[in-house]
Amino acid sequence: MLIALAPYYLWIKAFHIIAIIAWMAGQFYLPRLFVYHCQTKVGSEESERFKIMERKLQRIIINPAMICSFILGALLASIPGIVDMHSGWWITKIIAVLLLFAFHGACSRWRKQFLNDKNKHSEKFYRYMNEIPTILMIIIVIMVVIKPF
Ligand code: HEM
Repeated sequence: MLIALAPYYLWIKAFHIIAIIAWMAGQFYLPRLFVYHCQTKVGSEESERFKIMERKLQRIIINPAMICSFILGALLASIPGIVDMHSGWWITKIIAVLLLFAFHGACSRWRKQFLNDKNKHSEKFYRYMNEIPTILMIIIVIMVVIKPF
């Protein structure tokens, strides 16, 4: 059954990359919105607008893109001969992807705190957090393209 996917390998990979672009775009933008949200007063019109933007970004772009990235990536990995599950590049990529999922979970938690007017972090904190998906993306792309080990 999985060998039947082999002729579609490049198509699946193309859509995997498209889904990843959407997921990463959202992962870069959401913490940026948190930075600006920190600059607003609780209960203000601006703050309420940020809540809507954050919810729509997460529900309409980030969550579906993450699910598509995962399904398409898993399909690629299931095609015989594509991935040696014991190779260093694959293990490193999977660890970085797991960290990206953890970051996704953390962003959901922070968004809910903002939604309930219970944000616990500073603007500076979100500025630092904003760098995490960039670092993970660089590691993942180098692993899948260069396959250094
Ligand atoms: C969600 C879990 C993921 C799984 C299961 C997965 C799995 C895979 C697999 C099996 C391939 C094919 C590798 C090959 O043809 O040598 C692939 C390709 C690729 N993946 Fe993922 N991936 C995931 C997430 C990601 C993420 C988060 C990124 C980027 C931030 C990413 C970027 C890429 C790129 C750029 C390629 C194309 C590499 C090439 O053809 O040279 N993937 N992925």
